[in-house]
Amino acid sequence: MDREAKNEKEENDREREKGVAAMVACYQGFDPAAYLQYNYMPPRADFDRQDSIVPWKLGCLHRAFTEGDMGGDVLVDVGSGPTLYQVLSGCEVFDTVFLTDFLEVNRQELRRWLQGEGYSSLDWTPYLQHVCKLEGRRPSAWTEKAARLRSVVSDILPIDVHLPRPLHPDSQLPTAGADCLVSCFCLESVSPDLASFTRALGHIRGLLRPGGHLLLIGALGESYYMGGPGVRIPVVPLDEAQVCASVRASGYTLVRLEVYTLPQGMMVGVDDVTGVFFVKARKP
Ligand SMILES: C[S@@+](CC[C@H](N)C(=O)[O-])C[C@H]1O[C@@H](n2cnc3c(N)ncnc32)[C@H](O)[C@@H]1O
Repeated sequence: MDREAKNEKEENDREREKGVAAMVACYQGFDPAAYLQYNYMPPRADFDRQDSIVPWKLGCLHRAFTEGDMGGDVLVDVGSGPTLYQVLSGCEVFDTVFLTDFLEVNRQELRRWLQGEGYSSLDWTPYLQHVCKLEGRRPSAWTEKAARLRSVVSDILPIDVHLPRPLHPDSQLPTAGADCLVSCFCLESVSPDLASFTRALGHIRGLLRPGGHLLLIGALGESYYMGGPGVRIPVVPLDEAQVCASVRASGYTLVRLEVYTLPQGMMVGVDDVTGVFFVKARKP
């Protein structure tokens, strides 16, 4: 590499580090209870409405996990935040689930529910009931699902998707990698730009075994969301073509992309999202 190219690379690395550091600073004000309130209550989580976001996401996840092409033992959820909806279908297929998040406040919120102790900021019962219904079970089976989830979550780990190895080497993840990764609304909302989003997708690919699946849900056309009162977190605005290109560029085979377009009633003033994508992909 000649001197000019080297200087340019060093400058790009510095810019990238600055961008990532700015995102870390934004997350210091993240408020799990407020975030849950903004996104995981009606109208966004209205199980009686066909056009509500959360039932759409749960439907995508249910179909992906029950198509018969998922197998193995270990599921890792990347950037769980304070939420559990994203593993309610997967916990029936995989016997070992790792939840992960960058922030201790979110890991604490998850621990409180999983250990069944103390106060949870959201009642996950309607979610558990809804997924039971999708699975053809009685809604009252939700207590069994809750017990199943509590029994299969083996750890809640710190993660940083900007690191080439996002999890600490001491984590109990099999060396061959997980059989499946789920990640919802994480990569685009922690990355300063599209290149960084694509790089993060490549980093988490290292957590997946060859032949394993990635289920990715995220925001389309979003430039910010509120992580708490007065906490405005910038997001990389993505379109469908960029999502597909990033998934492929990071070494996954795209199985399918599904898109949900936000109806007016779902725009509730806590972000400027215009749609949601669901990707099923495979690591060759
Ligand atoms: C928009 S929230 C998504 C939470 C949840 N998965 C959901 O579907 O609602 C983004 C999450 O990314 C986490 N996060 C922030 N920086 C991160 C990083 N560098 N690596 C991994 N996760 C990060 C935040 O703590 C937050 O929980």
